Amino acid sequence: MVTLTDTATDSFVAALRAQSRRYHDRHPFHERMNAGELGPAEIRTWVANRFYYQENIPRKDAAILANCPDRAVRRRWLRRIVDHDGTAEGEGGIEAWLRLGDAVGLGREEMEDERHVVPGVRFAVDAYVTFARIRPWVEAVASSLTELFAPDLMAERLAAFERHYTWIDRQGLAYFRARLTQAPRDSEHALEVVTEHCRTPEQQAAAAAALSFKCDVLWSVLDAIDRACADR
Ligand SMILES: O=C(O)c1cc(C(=O)O)c2c(n1)C(=O)C(=O)c1cc(C(=O)O)[nH]c1-2
Repeated sequence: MVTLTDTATDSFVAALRAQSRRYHDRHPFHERMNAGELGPAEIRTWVANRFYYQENIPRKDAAILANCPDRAVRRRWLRRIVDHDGTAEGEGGIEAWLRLGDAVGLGREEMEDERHVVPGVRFAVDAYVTFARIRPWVEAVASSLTELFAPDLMAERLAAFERHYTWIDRQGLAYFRARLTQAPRDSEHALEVVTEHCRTPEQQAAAAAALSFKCDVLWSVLDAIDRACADR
C-alpha cells in the first residue's frame, strides 16, 4: 500500500490522479465503442492497431529495467514482461490479444505482419518506447500511471462487448479480464516508486509531465484509429 506521509505527497498524488480527465476513456472512439456503435470493420481496425501497442509494451518495460539501478524495483517490474510475453509458447497477454484478433475475425498472420497498422499509431507507440529508453527511469515509471485509470475503462469495455458485440466469442475477451487485476497491481507499484523517488517540486512536475505525455500517446493512438476507420 502507498502510505501518504505528508500533504506534499498527498497533493502530488492528487495531481497525478487528476490527469484522468485527459485519459483516453473520453475519446470519441471509445465512447462509440462503449455505446455499442462500432461495426465489425471498426472493431477489427482497433484490434489490429492496438496489437502494435501490446507488442511494444514489453520492449518499453525492458527499457525501464535497463535504466533502473534498483534491484528491488527491477525484481517487481520484471513481472510485467512475463505477463505480456508469458513463459512459454501460447501464454501471456500478447497471445491473449492474438486470440482476441481471432475472435473478431483477424488471422494471426495479418496481426503479426502489422499490415493494418497505420502511421499515426506506429508513431505514437514508438514515441512511448523511445521515451522509456531516453528519459530518467522514474519518469518512464510515471508514464505508466495511466494504468491507474484503466480498470474502470476495462470493466466498462467488458460489459459493452458482452452486451453489444455478441458476434465476438466471449473467450476472446480474456485479455481484458486479466487486466482487471493486473492493472491495479501494476499501477500501485508504479505509484509507490514515483512517490518514493519524486520528492522535490521539480521531480514531481517531471512525473506529472510524463503522465501527461502518456495520455497524449493513448489519445493519438485513438485519433489515428478513428481516422483510419473514417477513411475506409
Ligand atoms: O486498453 C486500454 O485502455 C489500456 C490502457 C493502458 C494504459 O492506460 O496505459 C494499458 C493497457 N490497456 C494495457 O492493456 C496494458 O497492458 C498496458 C500497459 C501499460 C503501460 O503503460 O505499461 N498501459 C497499458
